[in-house]
Amino acid sequence: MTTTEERPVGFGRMTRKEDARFVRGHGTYVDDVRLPGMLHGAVLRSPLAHARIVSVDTSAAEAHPKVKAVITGETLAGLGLAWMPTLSHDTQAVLATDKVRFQGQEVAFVVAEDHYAARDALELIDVEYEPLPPVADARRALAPDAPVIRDDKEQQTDNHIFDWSAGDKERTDEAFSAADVVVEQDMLYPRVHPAPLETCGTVADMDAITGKLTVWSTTQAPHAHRTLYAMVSGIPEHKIRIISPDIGGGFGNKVGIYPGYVCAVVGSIVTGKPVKWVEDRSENLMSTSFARDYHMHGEIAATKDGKIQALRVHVIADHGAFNSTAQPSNFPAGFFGVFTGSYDLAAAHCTVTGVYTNKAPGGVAYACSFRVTEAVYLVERMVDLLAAELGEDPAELRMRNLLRPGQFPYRTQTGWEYDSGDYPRALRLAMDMAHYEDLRREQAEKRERGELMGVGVSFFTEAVGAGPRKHMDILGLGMADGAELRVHPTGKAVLRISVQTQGQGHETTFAQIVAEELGIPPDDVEVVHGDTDQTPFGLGTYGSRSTPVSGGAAAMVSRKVRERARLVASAMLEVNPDDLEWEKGRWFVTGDPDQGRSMAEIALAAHSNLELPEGVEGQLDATCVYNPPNLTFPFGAYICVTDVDADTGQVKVRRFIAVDDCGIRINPMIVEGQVHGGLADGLGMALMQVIAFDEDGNCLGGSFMDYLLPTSVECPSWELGETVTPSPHHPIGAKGVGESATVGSPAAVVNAVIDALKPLGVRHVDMPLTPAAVWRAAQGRPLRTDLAIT
Ligand code: PCD
Ligand SMILES: [Cu+]
Repeated sequence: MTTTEERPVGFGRMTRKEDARFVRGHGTYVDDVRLPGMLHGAVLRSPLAHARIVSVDTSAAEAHPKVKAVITGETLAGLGLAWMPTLSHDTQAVLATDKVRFQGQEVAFVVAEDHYAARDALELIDVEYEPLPPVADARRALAPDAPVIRDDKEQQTDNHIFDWSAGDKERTDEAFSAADVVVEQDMLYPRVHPAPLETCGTVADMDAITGKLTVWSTTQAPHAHRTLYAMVSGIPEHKIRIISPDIGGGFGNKVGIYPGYVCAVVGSIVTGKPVKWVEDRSENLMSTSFARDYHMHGEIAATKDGKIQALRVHVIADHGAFNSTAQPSNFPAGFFGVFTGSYDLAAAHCTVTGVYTNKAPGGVAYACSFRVTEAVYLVERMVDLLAAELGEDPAELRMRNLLRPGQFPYRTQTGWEYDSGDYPRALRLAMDMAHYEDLRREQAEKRERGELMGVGVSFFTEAVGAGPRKHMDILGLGMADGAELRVHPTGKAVLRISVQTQGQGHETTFAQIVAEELGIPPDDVEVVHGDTDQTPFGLGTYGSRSTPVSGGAAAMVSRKVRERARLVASAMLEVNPDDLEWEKGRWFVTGDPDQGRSMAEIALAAHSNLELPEGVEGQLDATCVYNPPNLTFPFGAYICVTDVDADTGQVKVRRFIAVDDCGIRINPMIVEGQVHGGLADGLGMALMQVIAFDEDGNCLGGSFMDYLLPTSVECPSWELGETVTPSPHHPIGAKGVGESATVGSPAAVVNAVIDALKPLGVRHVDMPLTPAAVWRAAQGRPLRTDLAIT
């Protein structure tokens, strides 16, 4: 078997197997599912951010000739389904019964013969609201006179959700008292939205005869959804089948269960027909899982010659009206504990206070392994502020403080064990690619002429691959993933995995993992995923966990098959198994390489009348469950070059250099695509995106006219570099990469813009750095970007 550039047998660049259907328009998304007799649902949403529901009159809607059912909070309450549990041990209204708590909240659900009739009938529902004062500002939510949003919860007398801390407070305070230099800064990581191209939706089909519920859904975690549906509805789990067909982008938006899904299921039960519900763009932006919304206060302590000693952080985390953050349950602030970043610190401490506000719930890890993005942004801004205070070059300051290769595995001050890294090498490479010294020279010349040019550096460490059973679970479910591998008599294989691709190319890369381990071409391996009836249990795709967890499972199950193949080969060759050696694709006799058998020959023999050895029942098929021993910690060094127009506040990102290390790369082409996408995401967040609110709690980011997505016009031609530091504990040495670029890039862009504005005395501006925000900062009058209050 020979490896070629385009068709590697194993790891390497190859075009994606799934693209054949995507580029021809033959993908099958949820909205493409059409079943006989299918009805259509639509959600009535609250126009107000906070109001008591006085009455809901559905009679006119029910009289509409095409309407088949109208479901309200009352209907659901009768079924015990008005509230559902969230992934963070809270409850969330499916359809409001007592109050509405954010603009866009679900109030009623209409099922009709077609989509238009369902939408029309929403207008016929008469809801009487009694307005209540809304709280859209997280910093005001904790005020003693703030209206209590969750008065449905018995113990709840204010808007406080949780207090969580990490690190050693006393040692950190001591380090701060002893420090030569302390710098502090308030900063906001604004509320942003994953905004996948395909919005969320579902088709629910309850078969009244078999009692089997089939749900086609835009879900990143089909198995977790099935378990949750079973727990909430009481429908036995084996009578539920979740199918996640092609997904047009997830980015964390499709991890949770939304009220519309539950309503579609109830709609199907009530009408006895399949029901489709697909939200529109505004519904997606206004009501589904947002991300970030962290109000952070950071402090950094250092010696006068620039040795960073300690970090101290306080965060007010805005979780919206229901705490439905998707995170492994031991950590209410997710993995924010990695805020110590890539540096060798003596002490660190953080506190996070979660609050309810009259805003949409969620707090999802949008291209961020559970609050890692916020953490990286904080530390990378703080390091830049320190550099400015000390009058040092930000790259050199980082170089001096980065963890050294000899310190790995490294235990952080907040208890994480970074698996591997060579940080200085990555930063050095990024600086070389950027011609860093030349950039600084150019900048100095431009400053002489009054031109604003900025160079921004960021270095990040990610924590991906949730997760180790002893530390993490989601609603009590351990985060191991299964894999099943079948090898047909002719040597072709089928791999079944629990994770669900949303565009990452799993059908290609998981085939490549099997190919690498068994030495058969990736085209000979079919990857089955996204259907709970067809695949083993596992918790799904988010937090860049597919490679670290399911990737481990795929490698381990292949190795089981390979070992079984060794036994069959030994019977075929009539030698002891210990006398066989493996080379990619075949077992051969030690010292006699001509005496060997290929995987295809062995597979056929396993099915034949060959006398089978002990431990082989007749085929090579195997299953396994992989429990990751630790997270993987990918890292990278980013440099951004910007030009800022002082008169208009317009920011142009001229260059962006990204050096990523995700350990062994299964498919470098896909990795580069992942990095490109993440960089564009990060640029969007840094420069143009925020889901803002006005004082009445009206959402100001409910369309793509207000919530901007970066295009190729705003993005530079990304310049990528790589280093490879394998993960020592992962079967193939790979680390996740899907979210790295989104995590690392916003800080580089912001640092670059602030660096450009330095001659004007600007030390910090909150994202997004829109022309208005930059211009105002340049005038010395910063803008609050998250609220329409100035
Ligand atoms: N070393 C390495 C790593 C990796 N890879 C590749 O790459 C990818 C990715 O991976 P990962 O990192 O493991 O990840 P995943 O799990 O698969 O995925 C997930 C991610 O992914 C990313 N990316 C993407 N892409 C696309 N296209 N789409 C989408 O949606 C998305 N999303 C995003 C997100 S956001 Mo979250 O959910 O928020 O948590 S998380 C996330 C795949 O294919 C794999 O295989 C390779 O090759 N190598
Ligand atoms: Cu995050």
